[in-house]
Amino acid sequence: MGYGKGKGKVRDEFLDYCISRVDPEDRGSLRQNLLPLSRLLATRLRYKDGFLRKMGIEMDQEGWTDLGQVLALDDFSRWTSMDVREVVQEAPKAPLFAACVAGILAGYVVLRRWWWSRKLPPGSMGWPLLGETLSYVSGQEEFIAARLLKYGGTFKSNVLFVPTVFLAVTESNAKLIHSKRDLGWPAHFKKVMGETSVPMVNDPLHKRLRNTSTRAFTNQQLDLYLPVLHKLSAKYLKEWAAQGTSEPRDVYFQIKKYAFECGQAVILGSAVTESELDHFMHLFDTAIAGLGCVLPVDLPGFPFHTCMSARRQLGQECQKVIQRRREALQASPQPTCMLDAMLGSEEGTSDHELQDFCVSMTFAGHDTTLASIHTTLRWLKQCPELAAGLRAEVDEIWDGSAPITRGLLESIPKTRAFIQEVWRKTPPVSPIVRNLAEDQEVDGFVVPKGWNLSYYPARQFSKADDWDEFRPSRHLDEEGQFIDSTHEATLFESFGGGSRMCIGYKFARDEMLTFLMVFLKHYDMSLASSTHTPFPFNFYRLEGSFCERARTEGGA
Ligand code: HEM
Repeated sequence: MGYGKGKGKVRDEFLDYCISRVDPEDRGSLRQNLLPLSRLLATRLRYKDGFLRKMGIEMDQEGWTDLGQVLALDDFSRWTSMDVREVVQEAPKAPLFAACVAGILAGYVVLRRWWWSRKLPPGSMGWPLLGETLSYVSGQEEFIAARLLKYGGTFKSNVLFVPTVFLAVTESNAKLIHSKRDLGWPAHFKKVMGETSVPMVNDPLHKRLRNTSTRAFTNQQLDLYLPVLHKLSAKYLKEWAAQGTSEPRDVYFQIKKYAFECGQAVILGSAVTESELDHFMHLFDTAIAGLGCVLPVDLPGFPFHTCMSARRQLGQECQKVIQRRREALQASPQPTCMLDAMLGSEEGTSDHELQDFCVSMTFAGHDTTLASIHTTLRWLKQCPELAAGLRAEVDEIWDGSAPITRGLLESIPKTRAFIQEVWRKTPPVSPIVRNLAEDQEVDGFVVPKGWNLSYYPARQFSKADDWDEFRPSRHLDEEGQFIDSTHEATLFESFGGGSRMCIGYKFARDEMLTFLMVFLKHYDMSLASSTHTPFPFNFYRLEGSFCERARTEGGA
Protein backbone atom coordinates (compact mmCIF):
# COMPACT_ATOMS: atom_id res chain seq x y z
CA MET A 1 0.00 0.00 0.00
CA GLY A 2 1.70 3.20 -1.14
CA TYR A 3 2.18 6.33 0.91
CA GLY A 4 -0.49 8.93 0.28
CA LYS A 5 -2.65 6.61 -1.78
CA GLY A 6 -6.13 5.51 -0.72
CA LYS A 7 -5.92 7.42 2.53
CA GLY A 8 -9.46 6.64 3.62
CA LYS A 9 -8.95 2.96 2.96
CA VAL A 10 -5.62 2.85 4.80
CA ARG A 11 -7.19 4.62 7.74
CA ASP A 12 -10.11 2.23 7.92
CA GLU A 13 -7.92 -0.81 7.56
CA PHE A 14 -5.61 0.42 10.25
CA LEU A 15 -8.45 1.17 12.55
CA ASP A 16 -10.20 -2.16 12.00
CA TYR A 17 -7.01 -4.04 12.33
CA CYS A 18 -6.03 -2.38 15.55
CA ILE A 19 -9.43 -2.95 17.00
CA SER A 20 -9.42 -6.59 16.12
CA ARG A 21 -6.16 -6.94 18.02
CA VAL A 22 -7.25 -5.60 21.38
CA ASP A 23 -9.33 -7.04 24.19
CA PRO A 24 -13.08 -6.75 23.61
CA GLU A 25 -13.53 -4.58 26.70
CA ASP A 26 -10.86 -2.13 25.50
CA ARG A 27 -12.40 -1.61 22.08
CA GLY A 28 -14.69 1.26 22.95
CA SER A 29 -11.92 3.45 24.34
CA LEU A 30 -9.49 2.45 21.63
CA ARG A 31 -11.94 3.48 18.91
CA GLN A 32 -12.47 6.75 20.69
CA ASN A 33 -8.74 7.40 20.71
CA LEU A 34 -8.01 6.18 17.26
CA LEU A 35 -10.84 7.73 15.33
CA PRO A 36 -9.81 11.39 15.62
CA LEU A 37 -6.21 10.42 15.29
CA SER A 38 -6.66 8.39 12.17
CA ARG A 39 -8.93 11.02 10.63
CA LEU A 40 -6.33 13.69 11.11
CA LEU A 41 -3.25 11.76 10.18
CA ALA A 42 -4.81 9.89 7.34
CA THR A 43 -1.70 7.98 6.26
CA ARG A 44 1.04 9.18 8.55
CA LEU A 45 1.76 8.32 12.17
CA ARG A 46 4.59 9.24 14.42
CA TYR A 47 6.00 6.49 16.53
CA LYS A 48 8.14 6.31 19.56
CA ASP A 49 11.69 5.79 18.31
CA GLY A 50 12.44 2.60 20.21
CA PHE A 51 9.16 1.02 19.21
CA LEU A 52 9.69 1.77 15.54
CA ARG A 53 13.23 0.50 15.55
CA LYS A 54 12.08 -2.69 17.21
CA MET A 55 9.55 -3.07 14.38
CA GLY A 56 12.23 -2.37 11.76
CA ILE A 57 10.37 0.64 10.29
CA GLU A 58 12.26 3.49 8.66
CA MET A 59 11.61 7.02 9.82
CA ASP A 60 12.40 10.41 8.34
CA GLN A 61 14.60 12.92 10.22
CA GLU A 62 11.67 14.28 12.17
CA GLY A 63 10.51 10.85 13.31
CA TRP A 64 7.68 10.43 10.80
CA THR A 65 6.88 7.34 8.92
CA ASP A 66 4.46 5.94 6.42
CA LEU A 67 1.43 4.08 7.69
CA GLY A 68 1.60 1.94 4.55
CA GLN A 69 4.92 0.62 5.83
CA VAL A 70 3.33 -0.31 9.11
CA LEU A 71 0.40 -2.12 7.57
CA ALA A 72 2.68 -3.95 5.14
CA LEU A 73 4.76 -5.44 7.94
CA ASP A 74 4.33 -9.16 8.30
CA ASP A 75 4.58 -9.01 12.04
CA PHE A 76 2.01 -6.21 12.31
CA SER A 77 -0.52 -8.90 12.97
CA ARG A 78 1.40 -9.69 16.11
CA TRP A 79 0.93 -6.23 17.63
CA THR A 80 -0.64 -6.33 21.02
CA SER A 81 -3.16 -3.88 22.36
CA MET A 82 -0.26 -2.40 24.36
CA ASP A 83 1.63 -1.74 21.15
CA VAL A 84 -1.36 -0.02 19.67
CA ARG A 85 -1.84 2.12 22.78
CA GLU A 86 1.80 3.14 22.58
CA VAL A 87 1.27 4.29 19.01
CA VAL A 88 -1.78 6.24 20.02
CA GLN A 89 -0.04 7.91 22.95
CA GLU A 90 2.95 8.90 20.89
CA ALA A 91 1.00 10.42 18.04
CA PRO A 92 1.36 14.24 18.13
CA LYS A 93 -2.34 15.12 18.03
CA ALA A 94 -2.58 18.78 18.83
CA PRO A 95 0.25 20.34 16.77
CA LEU A 96 -0.63 18.29 13.77
CA PHE A 97 -4.28 19.15 14.12
CA ALA A 98 -3.46 22.87 14.27
CA ALA A 99 -1.12 22.54 11.30
CA CYS A 100 -3.75 20.75 9.26
CA VAL A 101 -6.47 23.31 10.07
CA ALA A 102 -4.15 26.24 9.36
CA GLY A 103 -3.08 24.63 6.10
CA ILE A 104 -6.66 24.04 5.01
CA LEU A 105 -7.67 27.60 5.92
CA ALA A 106 -4.69 29.17 4.19
CA GLY A 107 -5.40 27.10 1.10
CA TYR A 108 -9.03 28.15 1.19
CA VAL A 109 -8.17 31.85 1.52
CA VAL A 110 -5.62 31.72 -1.30
CA LEU A 111 -8.00 29.80 -3.56
CA ARG A 112 -10.93 32.10 -2.78
CA ARG A 113 -8.82 35.20 -3.45
CA TRP A 114 -7.61 33.76 -6.69
CA TRP A 115 -11.13 32.77 -7.72
CA TRP A 116 -12.63 36.17 -6.87
CA SER A 117 -9.77 38.08 -8.47
CA ARG A 118 -10.71 36.38 -11.74
CA LYS A 119 -14.38 37.33 -11.38
CA LEU A 120 -14.28 40.82 -9.86
CA PRO A 121 -14.49 43.99 -11.93
CA PRO A 122 -11.32 46.03 -12.56
CA GLY A 123 -10.24 48.71 -10.11
CA SER A 124 -7.91 49.34 -7.21
CA MET A 125 -8.60 48.44 -3.59
CA GLY A 126 -6.16 51.14 -2.44
CA TRP A 127 -4.37 50.97 0.89
CA PRO A 128 -4.98 48.11 3.33
CA LEU A 129 -8.04 48.88 5.47
CA LEU A 130 -8.26 52.54 4.39
CA GLY A 131 -8.68 51.64 0.74
CA GLU A 132 -9.42 54.70 -1.41
CA THR A 133 -11.50 56.40 1.28
CA LEU A 134 -9.56 59.68 1.29
CA SER A 135 -9.95 60.32 -2.44
CA TYR A 136 -13.59 59.31 -2.17
CA VAL A 137 -14.57 61.72 0.61
CA SER A 138 -12.76 64.61 -1.02
CA GLY A 139 -15.18 64.46 -3.98
CA GLN A 140 -17.46 61.48 -4.56
CA GLU A 141 -18.75 62.63 -7.91
CA GLU A 142 -15.28 63.18 -9.37
CA PHE A 143 -14.01 59.94 -7.80
CA ILE A 144 -16.76 57.85 -9.40
CA ALA A 145 -16.77 59.60 -12.78
CA ALA A 146 -12.97 59.36 -13.16
CA ARG A 147 -12.98 55.62 -12.49
CA LEU A 148 -16.03 54.84 -14.62
CA LEU A 149 -14.08 56.46 -17.45
CA LYS A 150 -10.79 54.75 -16.63
CA TYR A 151 -12.23 51.23 -16.30
CA GLY A 152 -14.86 51.61 -19.00
CA GLY A 153 -17.80 51.11 -16.58
CA THR A 154 -18.40 49.03 -13.45
CA PHE A 155 -15.34 49.05 -11.17
CA LYS A 156 -14.30 47.95 -7.71
CA SER A 157 -12.76 49.91 -4.85
CA ASN A 158 -12.62 50.03 -1.07
CA VAL A 159 -14.31 53.11 0.37
CA LEU A 160 -15.38 53.94 3.92
CA PHE A 161 -13.71 50.66 4.96
CA VAL A 162 -16.03 48.47 2.88
CA PRO A 163 -15.13 46.69 -0.39
CA THR A 164 -17.48 48.23 -2.92
CA VAL A 165 -18.42 47.80 -6.56
CA PHE A 166 -19.56 50.99 -8.29
CA LEU A 167 -22.03 50.19 -11.02
CA ALA A 168 -21.98 51.57 -14.56
CA VAL A 169 -24.96 53.89 -15.12
CA THR A 170 -27.43 51.74 -17.04
CA GLU A 171 -31.15 51.05 -16.72
CA SER A 172 -30.47 47.43 -15.78
CA ASN A 173 -27.98 48.36 -13.05
CA ALA A 174 -30.43 50.92 -11.64
CA LYS A 175 -33.09 48.19 -11.54
CA LEU A 176 -30.63 45.81 -9.93
CA ILE A 177 -29.68 48.16 -7.10
CA HIS A 178 -33.29 49.18 -6.49
CA SER A 179 -34.24 45.52 -6.21
CA LYS A 180 -31.77 45.05 -3.34
CA ARG A 181 -33.05 45.82 0.14
CA ASP A 182 -30.18 45.47 2.57
CA LEU A 183 -27.96 48.21 3.94
CA GLY A 184 -24.75 47.31 5.71
CA TRP A 185 -24.16 50.05 8.27
CA PRO A 186 -21.48 49.57 10.92
CA ALA A 187 -23.00 48.18 14.16
CA HIS A 188 -22.47 51.43 16.09
CA PHE A 189 -24.61 53.41 13.59
CA LYS A 190 -27.55 51.33 14.71
CA LYS A 191 -26.84 52.10 18.36
CA VAL A 192 -26.78 55.84 17.63
CA MET A 193 -29.81 55.93 15.35
CA GLY A 194 -31.81 53.31 17.20
CA GLU A 195 -32.11 49.56 16.85
CA THR A 196 -35.57 49.98 15.30
CA SER A 197 -34.99 53.00 13.06
CA VAL A 198 -36.10 52.60 9.43
CA PRO A 199 -32.82 53.67 7.74
CA MET A 200 -30.79 51.21 9.84
CA VAL A 201 -32.71 47.93 9.76
CA ASN A 202 -33.15 45.24 7.12
CA ASP A 203 -36.08 42.96 6.32
CA PRO A 204 -38.36 41.73 7.83
CA LEU A 205 -38.23 44.51 10.45
CA HIS A 206 -37.59 47.14 7.76
CA LYS A 207 -40.74 46.18 5.88
CA ARG A 208 -42.93 46.45 8.96
CA LEU A 209 -41.44 49.71 10.24
CA ARG A 210 -41.45 51.32 6.80
CA ASN A 211 -45.09 50.37 6.23
CA THR A 212 -46.05 51.93 9.54
CA SER A 213 -43.97 55.06 8.92
CA THR A 214 -45.59 55.81 5.57
CA ARG A 215 -48.69 56.84 7.57
CA ALA A 216 -46.84 60.03 8.42
CA PHE A 217 -46.27 60.86 4.73
CA THR A 218 -49.70 60.44 3.12
CA ASN A 219 -50.94 63.34 0.95
CA GLN A 220 -53.45 64.23 3.64
CA GLN A 221 -50.71 64.39 6.29
CA LEU A 222 -48.39 66.37 4.02
CA ASP A 223 -51.10 69.02 3.59
CA LEU A 224 -51.28 69.36 7.38
CA TYR A 225 -47.60 70.30 7.53
CA LEU A 226 -47.83 73.19 5.02
CA PRO A 227 -49.07 75.86 7.51
CA VAL A 228 -46.24 74.88 9.91
CA LEU A 229 -43.64 75.20 7.15
CA HIS A 230 -45.11 78.53 6.02
CA LYS A 231 -45.10 79.94 9.55
CA LEU A 232 -41.51 78.89 10.24
CA SER A 233 -40.17 80.11 6.87
CA ALA A 234 -41.79 83.51 7.49
CA LYS A 235 -40.50 83.66 11.09
CA TYR A 236 -36.88 82.77 10.32
CA LEU A 237 -36.49 84.83 7.14
CA LYS A 238 -37.87 87.86 8.96
CA GLU A 239 -35.38 87.33 11.80
CA TRP A 240 -32.43 86.87 9.43
CA ALA A 241 -33.32 89.98 7.44
CA ALA A 242 -33.63 91.96 10.66
CA GLN A 243 -30.12 90.84 11.67
CA GLY A 244 -28.79 91.71 8.21
CA THR A 245 -25.53 93.59 8.27
CA SER A 246 -23.13 94.76 5.63
CA GLU A 247 -20.63 92.30 7.15
CA PRO A 248 -21.02 88.90 5.46
CA ARG A 249 -21.23 85.98 7.86
CA ASP A 250 -21.49 82.22 7.78
CA VAL A 251 -25.21 81.49 7.59
CA TYR A 252 -24.83 77.75 8.27
CA PHE A 253 -26.10 77.77 11.85
CA GLN A 254 -29.01 80.11 11.10
CA ILE A 255 -30.23 77.77 8.38
CA LYS A 256 -29.48 74.69 10.48
CA LYS A 257 -31.74 75.94 13.26
CA TYR A 258 -34.52 76.67 10.76
CA ALA A 259 -34.24 73.17 9.20
CA PHE A 260 -34.11 71.59 12.66
CA GLU A 261 -37.18 73.43 13.90
CA CYS A 262 -39.14 72.55 10.74
CA GLY A 263 -38.25 68.90 11.34
CA GLN A 264 -39.18 69.00 15.02
CA ALA A 265 -42.43 70.91 14.52
CA VAL A 266 -43.59 68.50 11.85
CA ILE A 267 -42.33 65.33 13.53
CA LEU A 268 -43.16 66.08 17.20
CA GLY A 269 -45.79 68.78 16.80
CA SER A 270 -45.89 72.41 17.80
CA ALA A 271 -46.02 71.47 21.51
CA VAL A 272 -42.21 71.61 21.57
CA THR A 273 -41.11 74.78 23.33
CA GLU A 274 -38.21 77.07 22.31
CA SER A 275 -35.98 75.88 25.19
CA GLU A 276 -36.85 72.23 24.47
CA LEU A 277 -35.87 72.82 20.87
CA ASP A 278 -32.39 74.10 21.80
CA HIS A 279 -31.95 71.20 24.20
CA PHE A 280 -33.05 68.69 21.54
CA MET A 281 -30.68 70.17 19.00
CA HIS A 282 -27.77 69.95 21.41
CA LEU A 283 -28.59 66.34 22.35
CA PHE A 284 -29.14 65.43 18.73
CA ASP A 285 -25.84 66.89 17.51
CA THR A 286 -23.92 65.23 20.37
CA ALA A 287 -25.57 61.87 19.69
CA ILE A 288 -25.04 62.03 15.93
CA ALA A 289 -21.32 62.76 16.42
CA GLY A 290 -21.18 59.10 17.52
CA LEU A 291 -21.46 58.02 13.88
CA GLY A 292 -17.94 59.31 13.30
CA CYS A 293 -16.34 57.69 16.38
CA VAL A 294 -13.38 55.49 15.48
CA LEU A 295 -13.62 53.56 18.77
CA PRO A 296 -17.34 53.06 19.38
CA VAL A 297 -16.99 51.89 22.98
CA ASP A 298 -19.88 52.83 25.23
CA LEU A 299 -17.86 53.01 28.47
CA PRO A 300 -16.99 56.07 30.60
CA GLY A 301 -13.89 57.81 29.26
CA PHE A 302 -14.60 57.02 25.58
CA PRO A 303 -16.05 59.85 23.40
CA PHE A 304 -18.64 57.38 22.12
CA HIS A 305 -20.02 57.09 25.66
CA THR A 306 -20.78 60.84 25.68
CA CYS A 307 -22.64 60.43 22.38
CA MET A 308 -24.60 57.45 23.63
CA SER A 309 -25.49 59.21 26.89
CA ALA A 310 -26.93 62.07 24.79
CA ARG A 311 -28.76 59.51 22.64
CA ARG A 312 -30.34 57.89 25.73
CA GLN A 313 -31.40 61.32 27.01
CA LEU A 314 -32.84 62.16 23.59
CA GLY A 315 -34.91 58.97 23.78
CA GLN A 316 -36.23 60.02 27.19
CA GLU A 317 -37.10 63.51 25.93
CA CYS A 318 -38.92 62.00 22.95
CA GLN A 319 -40.80 59.74 25.36
CA LYS A 320 -42.12 62.79 27.23
CA VAL A 321 -43.40 64.26 23.96
CA ILE A 322 -44.94 60.90 22.99
CA GLN A 323 -46.82 60.91 26.28
CA ARG A 324 -48.01 64.48 25.73
CA ARG A 325 -49.18 63.74 22.18
CA ARG A 326 -51.04 60.64 23.39
CA GLU A 327 -52.96 62.73 25.91
CA ALA A 328 -53.62 65.48 23.35
CA LEU A 329 -54.99 62.93 20.87
CA GLN A 330 -57.39 61.65 23.51
CA ALA A 331 -58.78 65.17 23.89
CA SER A 332 -58.85 65.83 20.13
CA PRO A 333 -58.19 62.86 17.79
CA GLN A 334 -57.28 65.03 14.76
CA PRO A 335 -53.55 64.36 13.97
CA THR A 336 -51.33 67.43 13.65
CA CYS A 337 -47.85 65.95 13.20
CA MET A 338 -45.97 62.83 12.09
CA LEU A 339 -45.92 61.42 15.60
CA ASP A 340 -49.72 61.72 15.81
CA ALA A 341 -50.03 59.74 12.58
CA MET A 342 -47.79 57.06 14.10
CA LEU A 343 -49.79 57.01 17.35
CA GLY A 344 -52.94 56.51 15.33
CA SER A 345 -51.41 53.39 13.77
CA GLU A 346 -53.40 50.25 14.43
CA GLU A 347 -50.32 48.11 14.07
CA GLY A 348 -49.20 48.49 17.67
CA THR A 349 -45.94 50.38 17.42
CA SER A 350 -43.97 50.19 20.68
CA ASP A 351 -42.79 53.31 22.52
CA HIS A 352 -39.22 52.35 21.79
CA GLU A 353 -40.01 52.23 18.06
CA LEU A 354 -41.74 55.61 18.31
CA GLN A 355 -38.64 57.14 19.93
CA ASP A 356 -36.45 55.70 17.17
CA PHE A 357 -38.91 57.02 14.57
CA CYS A 358 -38.52 60.58 15.95
CA VAL A 359 -34.72 60.40 16.05
CA SER A 360 -34.26 58.77 12.65
CA MET A 361 -36.67 61.11 10.84
CA THR A 362 -34.86 64.08 12.35
CA PHE A 363 -31.57 62.61 11.21
CA ALA A 364 -32.72 61.71 7.68
CA GLY A 365 -34.63 64.92 7.15
CA HIS A 366 -32.74 67.82 8.64
CA ASP A 367 -29.17 67.85 7.28
CA THR A 368 -30.47 67.01 3.82
CA THR A 369 -32.82 70.00 3.72
CA LEU A 370 -30.21 72.19 5.39
CA ALA A 371 -27.83 71.30 2.54
CA SER A 372 -30.55 71.83 -0.08
CA ILE A 373 -31.42 75.33 1.14
CA HIS A 374 -27.79 76.42 1.03
CA THR A 375 -27.34 75.08 -2.47
CA THR A 376 -30.63 76.54 -3.74
CA LEU A 377 -29.68 80.01 -2.51
CA ARG A 378 -26.27 79.64 -4.14
CA TRP A 379 -27.75 78.72 -7.54
CA LEU A 380 -30.28 81.55 -7.24
CA LYS A 381 -27.47 84.05 -6.75
CA GLN A 382 -25.44 82.48 -9.58
CA CYS A 383 -28.33 82.85 -12.02
CA PRO A 384 -29.95 86.30 -11.49
CA GLU A 385 -32.07 86.08 -14.63
CA LEU A 386 -33.54 82.78 -13.57
CA ALA A 387 -34.14 84.21 -10.06
CA ALA A 388 -36.04 87.14 -11.57
CA GLY A 389 -38.20 84.70 -13.56
CA LEU A 390 -39.02 82.76 -10.41
CA ARG A 391 -39.91 85.93 -8.49
CA ALA A 392 -42.27 86.88 -11.30
CA GLU A 393 -43.86 83.42 -11.19
CA VAL A 394 -44.45 83.65 -7.43
CA ASP A 395 -45.68 87.27 -7.64
CA GLU A 396 -48.24 86.21 -10.19
CA ILE A 397 -49.94 83.60 -8.05
CA TRP A 398 -49.40 84.71 -4.44
CA ASP A 399 -50.10 87.92 -2.56
CA GLY A 400 -47.49 87.07 0.07
CA SER A 401 -49.89 86.68 2.97
CA ALA A 402 -52.52 84.06 2.03
CA PRO A 403 -51.88 80.56 3.41
CA ILE A 404 -49.56 78.49 1.23
CA THR A 405 -51.63 75.59 -0.04
CA ARG A 406 -51.02 72.53 -2.19
CA GLY A 407 -52.75 74.34 -5.04
CA LEU A 408 -50.24 77.21 -4.86
CA LEU A 409 -47.25 74.87 -4.73
CA GLU A 410 -48.53 73.15 -7.84
CA SER A 411 -48.90 76.40 -9.78
CA ILE A 412 -45.22 77.32 -9.80
CA PRO A 413 -43.70 74.92 -12.37
CA LYS A 414 -40.57 77.02 -12.95
CA THR A 415 -39.78 77.06 -9.24
CA ARG A 416 -40.36 73.31 -9.01
CA ALA A 417 -38.10 72.76 -12.03
CA PHE A 418 -35.47 75.00 -10.43
CA ILE A 419 -35.39 72.92 -7.24
CA GLN A 420 -35.24 69.68 -9.20
CA GLU A 421 -32.29 71.03 -11.18
CA VAL A 422 -30.56 71.99 -7.91
CA TRP A 423 -30.99 68.40 -6.72
CA ARG A 424 -29.82 66.97 -10.06
CA LYS A 425 -26.74 69.17 -10.22
CA THR A 426 -25.86 69.10 -6.51
CA PRO A 427 -27.54 66.09 -4.87
CA PRO A 428 -27.16 66.39 -1.08
CA VAL A 429 -26.79 62.62 -0.63
CA SER A 430 -24.76 60.51 -3.01
CA PRO A 431 -24.48 57.78 -4.06
CA ILE A 432 -27.02 55.13 -3.06
CA VAL A 433 -25.65 51.94 -1.57
CA ARG A 434 -26.84 48.39 -0.88
CA ASN A 435 -25.13 45.55 0.92
CA LEU A 436 -25.13 42.13 -0.75
CA ALA A 437 -26.74 39.29 1.17
CA GLU A 438 -25.52 36.80 -1.46
CA ASP A 439 -23.03 36.69 -4.35
CA GLN A 440 -24.29 38.80 -7.25
CA GLU A 441 -23.52 38.75 -10.95
CA VAL A 442 -23.13 42.25 -12.39
CA ASP A 443 -22.10 43.19 -15.92
CA GLY A 444 -20.39 39.81 -16.37
CA PHE A 445 -18.50 40.04 -13.06
CA VAL A 446 -19.31 38.38 -9.76
CA VAL A 447 -19.48 40.50 -6.61
CA PRO A 448 -19.14 38.53 -3.36
CA LYS A 449 -21.68 38.48 -0.55
CA GLY A 450 -20.93 41.12 2.09
CA TRP A 451 -19.63 43.68 -0.42
CA ASN A 452 -21.47 46.92 -1.13
CA LEU A 453 -22.98 47.87 -4.46
CA SER A 454 -23.02 51.58 -5.15
CA TYR A 455 -24.86 53.46 -7.88
CA TYR A 456 -24.68 57.10 -8.88
CA PRO A 457 -25.40 58.69 -12.26
CA ALA A 458 -22.29 60.85 -11.99
CA ARG A 459 -21.40 63.69 -14.35
CA GLN A 460 -21.07 62.66 -18.01
CA PHE A 461 -22.37 59.21 -17.09
CA SER A 462 -25.75 60.66 -16.21
CA LYS A 463 -28.18 60.43 -19.11
CA ALA A 464 -28.90 64.19 -18.87
CA ASP A 465 -28.17 66.23 -22.04
CA ASP A 466 -25.40 68.77 -21.42
CA TRP A 467 -25.01 67.29 -17.96
CA ASP A 468 -22.74 70.10 -16.74
CA GLU A 469 -25.16 72.88 -17.59
CA PHE A 470 -27.47 74.24 -14.86
CA ARG A 471 -30.68 74.41 -16.89
CA PRO A 472 -33.98 74.09 -14.96
CA SER A 473 -35.99 74.31 -18.21
CA ARG A 474 -34.97 70.71 -18.96
CA HIS A 475 -37.63 69.78 -16.36
CA LEU A 476 -40.44 71.62 -18.18
CA ASP A 477 -42.47 70.28 -21.10
CA GLU A 478 -43.49 72.27 -24.18
CA GLU A 479 -46.49 73.74 -22.37
CA GLY A 480 -44.25 74.81 -19.50
CA GLN A 481 -45.57 72.09 -17.18
CA PHE A 482 -43.24 70.57 -14.62
CA ILE A 483 -41.81 67.10 -15.43
CA ASP A 484 -41.17 65.14 -12.26
CA SER A 485 -37.94 63.15 -12.79
CA THR A 486 -37.69 61.73 -9.29
CA HIS A 487 -37.93 58.18 -10.65
CA GLU A 488 -35.64 58.63 -13.69
CA ALA A 489 -32.82 56.54 -12.30
CA THR A 490 -30.22 57.23 -14.99
CA LEU A 491 -30.77 60.99 -14.78
CA PHE A 492 -31.77 61.74 -11.25
CA GLU A 493 -31.02 59.58 -8.25
CA SER A 494 -31.15 62.16 -5.46
CA PHE A 495 -33.76 60.22 -3.48
CA GLY A 496 -32.73 56.66 -4.37
CA GLY A 497 -35.27 54.06 -5.43
CA GLY A 498 -36.96 50.74 -4.76
CA SER A 499 -38.12 49.65 -1.34
CA ARG A 500 -35.55 51.89 0.37
CA MET A 501 -36.30 55.05 -1.55
CA CYS A 502 -36.36 58.23 0.56
CA ILE A 503 -39.61 58.16 2.49
CA GLY A 504 -39.61 61.95 2.96
CA TYR A 505 -38.96 63.21 -0.59
CA LYS A 506 -42.39 64.79 -1.04
CA PHE A 507 -42.11 66.50 2.32
CA ALA A 508 -38.60 67.73 1.43
CA ARG A 509 -39.98 69.22 -1.80
CA ASP A 510 -42.80 70.95 0.10
CA GLU A 511 -40.31 72.40 2.57
CA MET A 512 -38.05 73.72 -0.20
CA LEU A 513 -40.95 75.16 -2.20
CA THR A 514 -42.49 76.86 0.83
CA PHE A 515 -39.17 78.36 1.89
CA LEU A 516 -38.46 79.53 -1.64
CA MET A 517 -41.91 81.08 -2.09
CA VAL A 518 -41.48 83.19 1.06
CA PHE A 519 -37.90 84.06 0.16
CA LEU A 520 -38.67 85.02 -3.45
CA LYS A 521 -41.68 87.06 -2.46
CA HIS A 522 -40.21 89.08 0.38
CA TYR A 523 -36.46 88.64 0.77
CA ASP A 524 -33.08 88.57 -0.85
CA MET A 525 -29.55 87.74 0.06
CA SER A 526 -26.18 89.24 -0.69
CA LEU A 527 -23.77 86.39 -1.18
CA ALA A 528 -20.12 86.95 -0.30
CA SER A 529 -18.80 83.43 -0.89
CA SER A 530 -19.83 79.84 -1.38
CA THR A 531 -17.61 76.87 -0.58
CA HIS A 532 -18.26 73.41 -1.95
CA THR A 533 -18.38 70.76 0.80
CA PRO A 534 -18.60 67.26 -0.73
CA PHE A 535 -18.87 65.06 2.36
CA PRO A 536 -20.81 63.84 4.35
CA PHE A 537 -23.44 66.05 2.67
CA ASN A 538 -22.79 67.51 -0.74
CA PHE A 539 -23.60 71.25 -0.74
CA TYR A 540 -22.33 74.83 -0.94
CA ARG A 541 -21.71 76.48 2.40
CA LEU A 542 -22.54 80.19 2.20
CA GLU A 543 -21.30 83.44 3.64
CA GLY A 544 -23.52 86.46 3.21
CA SER A 545 -26.48 88.24 4.74
CA PHE A 546 -30.25 88.38 4.26
CA CYS A 547 -32.29 91.50 3.62
CA GLU A 548 -35.82 92.44 2.62
CA ARG A 549 -36.49 92.27 -1.09
CA ALA A 550 -37.75 95.84 -1.24
CA ARG A 551 -34.29 97.15 -0.29
CA THR A 552 -32.58 95.68 -3.37
CA GLU A 553 -35.41 95.78 -5.89
CA GLY A 554 -37.45 98.77 -4.94
CA GLY A 555 -40.50 96.90 -3.66
CA ALA A 556 -42.43 93.76 -4.45
C1 HEM B 1 -33.47 67.15 0.26
C2 HEM B 1 -33.84 66.33 1.16
C3 HEM B 1 -33.59 64.84 1.14
C4 HEM B 1 -32.77 64.09 0.35
C5 HEM B 1 -31.88 64.56 -0.78
C6 HEM B 1 -32.91 62.71 0.77
C7 HEM B 1 -32.24 61.64 0.18
C8 HEM B 1 -32.37 60.36 0.60
C9 HEM B 1 -31.67 59.25 -0.01
C10 HEM B 1 -30.73 59.32 -1.19
C11 HEM B 1 -32.03 58.13 0.66
C12 HEM B 1 -31.55 56.70 0.39
C13 HEM B 1 -32.44 56.11 -0.68
C14 HEM B 1 -32.01 54.76 -1.16
O1 HEM B 1 -31.09 54.17 -0.60
O2 HEM B 1 -32.61 54.26 -2.15
C15 HEM B 1 -32.93 58.53 1.71
C16 HEM B 1 -33.50 57.66 2.62
C17 HEM B 1 -34.36 58.08 3.60
N1 HEM B 1 -34.87 59.33 3.79
FE1 HEM B 1 -34.43 60.98 2.74
N2 HEM B 1 -33.79 62.65 1.80
C18 HEM B 1 -34.24 63.93 2.05
C19 HEM B 1 -35.15 64.31 2.99
C20 HEM B 1 -35.79 63.47 3.84
C21 HEM B 1 -36.78 63.87 4.82
C22 HEM B 1 -37.28 65.30 4.98
C23 HEM B 1 -37.12 62.76 5.51
C24 HEM B 1 -38.10 62.59 6.63
C25 HEM B 1 -38.66 63.54 7.31
C26 HEM B 1 -36.35 61.65 4.97
C27 HEM B 1 -36.41 60.35 5.41
C28 HEM B 1 -35.70 59.31 4.88
C29 HEM B 1 -35.73 57.96 5.42
C30 HEM B 1 -36.50 57.49 6.63
C31 HEM B 1 -34.89 57.19 4.62
C32 HEM B 1 -34.58 55.70 4.77
C33 HEM B 1 -35.57 54.90 3.95
C34 HEM B 1 -35.38 53.40 4.10
O3 HEM B 1 -34.28 52.96 4.42
O4 HEM B 1 -36.36 52.68 3.86
N3 HEM B 1 -35.56 62.12 3.96
N4 HEM B 1 -33.13 59.87 1.64
